[in-house]
Amino acid sequence: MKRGATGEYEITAMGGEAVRAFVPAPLPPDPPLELLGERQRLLERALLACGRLDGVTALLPDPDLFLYAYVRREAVLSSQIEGTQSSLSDLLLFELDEAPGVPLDDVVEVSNYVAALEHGMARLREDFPLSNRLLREVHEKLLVRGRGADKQPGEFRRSQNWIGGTRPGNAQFVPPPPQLVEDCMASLERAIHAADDGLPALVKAALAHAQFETIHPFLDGNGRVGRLLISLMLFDAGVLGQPLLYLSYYFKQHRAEYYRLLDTVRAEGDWESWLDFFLEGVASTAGAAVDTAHRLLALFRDDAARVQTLGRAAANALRVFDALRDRPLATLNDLTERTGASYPTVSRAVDALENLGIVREITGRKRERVFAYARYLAILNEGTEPL
Ligand SMILES: Nc1ncnc2c1ncn2[C@@H]1O[C@H](COP(=O)(O)OP(=O)(O)OP(=O)(O)O)[C@@H](O)[C@H]1O
Repeated sequence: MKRGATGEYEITAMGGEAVRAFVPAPLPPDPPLELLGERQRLLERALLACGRLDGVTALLPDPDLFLYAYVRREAVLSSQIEGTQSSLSDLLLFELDEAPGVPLDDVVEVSNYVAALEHGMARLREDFPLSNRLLREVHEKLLVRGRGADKQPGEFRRSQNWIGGTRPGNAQFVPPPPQLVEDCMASLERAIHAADDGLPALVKAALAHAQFETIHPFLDGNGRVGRLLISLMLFDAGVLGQPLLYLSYYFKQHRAEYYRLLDTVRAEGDWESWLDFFLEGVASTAGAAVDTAHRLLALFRDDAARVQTLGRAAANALRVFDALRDRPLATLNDLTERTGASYPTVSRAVDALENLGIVREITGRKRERVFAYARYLAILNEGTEPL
């Protein structure tokens, strides 16, 4: 539905030019969203897909089994949208304190993203409200180290920013002036918590993400915090018991469309087209995450069966195998620590897993070798190549 502009322009002067900064009207949309017919079916499909994804974790021996890997895969993808070049292996190596040749700024950013998500989740688990305070904390974690450290981590901006173009005067879009950011964000916070709007959680997450991007409350990291906001909202609303649904890959694949639809919300009040795009993304992303989970479970089952054929060596090899299933890159020291087995035992077990073709040494070095659960990593890497 075309409602016309969903806010007002504040005209200010900057550098001798008139700048039209957009101040969005509070949510929810007015007139109300059209949620019947095809859109209702799309919403049901998206919700069903989330339910399936949630169900996968309920079946696992360890509910956190996929969390470590999925969170890191998402961190790589979300940071790639922002321009970092790190791969999943770079990140995992960095976390092992062994990152030869990895561009450090890039991997620090990805690692910050993991910390930001984990912080947000931990706070929600301790019943801290999903609030602007929490978003600022998440932002602080995201930018505290690396390139963003001078971009006011943890604080709403105090200067005018813009999107596209070289200055506000020729920008694609100018978000609200700094003195209105607090008000706009307070209003978004109220909308997120409104219990009387009758809107399903997925719809609220879609609205909140677009509104957040329009406000662009931080100097940097608005895309990443806005994507984290979706995960946090879906967890908070109980749609997903684990933060396993990440839309970064979908946004990355459809970036031009994604940006265009954010523009159409603002300029034409067409929330429905954005919502359709968002729900499509949720349905396809959740479906893909379920497929990946099933493929990984099948891989783990097949490989565990092959390890069982090792006879007397099987028990120790299985311990090491389980550790690699939790984290697909490891050094011998790391595996010794995590399995509690002795170094020689771990070393023999890794040899056996290498002979079975399950594990591969990836550095080519004689010392400080790093072993990868290669097929597991390959599945996680799908789609993380820069587009
Ligand atoms: N025309 C637009 N209107 C509103 N928001 C937009 C528009 N174009 C882009 N955006 C949002 O701005 C984000 C980029 O903002 P910013 O550079 O502060 O975030 P980032 O996290 O550093 O980068 P990225 O999102 O590219 O990873 C995009 O991800 C998108 O969500």
